[in-house]
Amino acid sequence: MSASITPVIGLIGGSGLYDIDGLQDREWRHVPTPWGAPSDQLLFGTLAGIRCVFLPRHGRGHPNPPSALNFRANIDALKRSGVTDVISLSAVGSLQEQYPPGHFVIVDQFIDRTFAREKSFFGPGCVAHVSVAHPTCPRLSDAIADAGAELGLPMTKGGTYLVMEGPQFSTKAESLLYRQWGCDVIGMTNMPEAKLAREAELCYASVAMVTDFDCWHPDHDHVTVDQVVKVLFSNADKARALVKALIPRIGAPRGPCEAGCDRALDHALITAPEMRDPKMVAMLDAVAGRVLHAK
Ligand SMILES: CSC[C@H]1O[C@H](OP(=O)(O)O)[C@H](O)[C@@H]1O
Ligand SMILES: Nc1ncnc2[nH]cnc12
Repeated sequence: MSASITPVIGLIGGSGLYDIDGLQDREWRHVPTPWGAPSDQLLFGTLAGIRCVFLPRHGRGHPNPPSALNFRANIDALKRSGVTDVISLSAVGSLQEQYPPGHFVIVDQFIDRTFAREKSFFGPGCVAHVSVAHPTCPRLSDAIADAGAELGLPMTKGGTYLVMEGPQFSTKAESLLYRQWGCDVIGMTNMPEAKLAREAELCYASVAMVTDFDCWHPDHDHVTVDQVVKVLFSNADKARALVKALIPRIGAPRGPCEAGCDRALDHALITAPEMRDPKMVAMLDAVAGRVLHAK
């Protein structure tokens, strides 16, 4: 394996994670994108000498609800900041008895039930179809599992995250249905984020941090924000420790992604070069410049 890539780690902080401690040379910077503004400024810094870029998904102070998040701007901003590997940290409800509040699930599959979001960087004038059969990066997921084990965190590797539109929590019938579908956790944000990360050829992994049992559990009351927030803060402390243990494991120079995340567009573009809209091509500079401007 040729060591040609020096990783830059992108961290997307969900509910309760609006900053990240332990970063050296911290600087919050505006990163404009052709898709509009990201959720907030991005925090640049280094951890153990490794370049990191942090983005609070909902913005500092949580002004942005899931359906209003500009996922394209968020992913584009990370990509144009040089990020190669994205770790998503999210609060979720549990759909399984064995995942109580405080448990972490390293998600490897999603069911996307969102319907009111821009889901692709591509469109009229430049059409592409990437595979999301395996939407997360196994290398990053393995490293998260190792870091979690080192810290003794209650953590499970592998699980399906049902992404709902929100902002309301689920009805009990929905919650029971998602359990029948074999889903493990439920949240409102990891799609289209994971799909867009794939289109942008970023390695992506997701840590789902359980805050509640949603509303299906006979022995637990239905979820409320108060209840979520109570658990969030202890989860956020564990997440910060996890990030510190994880970054040195994924920050060393490495070869291309063995799963091919960083070459997702190699066989995805279908619009003939002469039919491509130059405006679209210009907007795709960060996300798809590698393939659009290939000689
Ligand atoms: C405050 S509970 C609901 C909220 O929390 C999760 O967001 P994130 O994934 O950014 O942690 C969930 O998806 C909802 O957006
Ligand atoms: N039960 C739940 N449903 C959707 N999103 C959540 N985020 C945290 N708990 C959740």
